[in-house]
Amino acid sequence: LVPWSDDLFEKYYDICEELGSGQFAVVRRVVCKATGEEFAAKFIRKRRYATSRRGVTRAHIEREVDVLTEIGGHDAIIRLFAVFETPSEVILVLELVSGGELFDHVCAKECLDEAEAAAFIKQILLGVKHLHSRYICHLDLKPENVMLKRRGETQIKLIDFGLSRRIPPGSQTKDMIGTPEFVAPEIVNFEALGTATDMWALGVVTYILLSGGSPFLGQTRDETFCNITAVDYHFDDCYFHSTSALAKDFIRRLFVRDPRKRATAEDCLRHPWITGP
Ligand SMILES: Cc1ccc2c(c1)c1c3c(c(C)cc1n2CCCN)C(=O)NC3=O
Repeated sequence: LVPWSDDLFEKYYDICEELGSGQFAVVRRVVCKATGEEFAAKFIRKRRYATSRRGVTRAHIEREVDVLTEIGGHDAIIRLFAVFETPSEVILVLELVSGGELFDHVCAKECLDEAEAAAFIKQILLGVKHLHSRYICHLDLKPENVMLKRRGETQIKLIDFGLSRRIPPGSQTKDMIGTPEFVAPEIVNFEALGTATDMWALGVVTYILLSGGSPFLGQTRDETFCNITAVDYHFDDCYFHSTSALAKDFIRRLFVRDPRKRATAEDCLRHPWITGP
């Protein structure tokens, strides 16, 4: 179990440069004073008053910590080492990865060749399969949340479980969350979410890795949502002229409106595009 300490964070860690920031959290590189080891510390601002719109509720933070504690043992999932709490924030001490975002890797190359894309997607599938085996959904899968352990290697780490939660089968969990261009039809239609919601997002990630384009992105949020609920996408010849039929079939099995008919992580790991020749 991960210790929750109200000891002074700065007593144990030197705080270094900012790595990224979100709505209510900042991530910084930190160094453990005793060992010189580097970590990523996620400083999450606590919500002060129930009526406040700023900050994150403690229950929400505990959900992220519980998820990371339960699934942190898997190679494709970022590890949580410790939690510190101050009156105004909770600090998660997380494994530091040095390879940057998969997103940067794709941008650097515009798009990846199929073998490289399939290798990354297989890694992500193994991590997602681990999450889903415990009915935990990430709910914010996108290239920015897939980090490379080390530059030039395919070992990936799924990060940012701030929206993740356990959704047992049959539960009617509904919520309007996630990043518009990656959300599944059930999110747009405010219908039951589940592990299949992550699989749709994985389809979007795969489409982006292979083409550099985003399948459902419209000029406005509403146009994007319209494209999603109509499952209105196509393989632009300018991007996909040299993409194999297998890769397109892999994506087609994820862009399925009915979550019950959508391919699962297990189905995808058995798909010939992933198992390879
Ligand atoms: C080298 C580097 C650069 C940027 C980083 C990270 C590491 C990073 C990390 C984490 C998170 C939640 C965000 C992070 N960011 C912010 C951007 C993530 N999309 C994390 O949990 N471990 C990281 O190394």
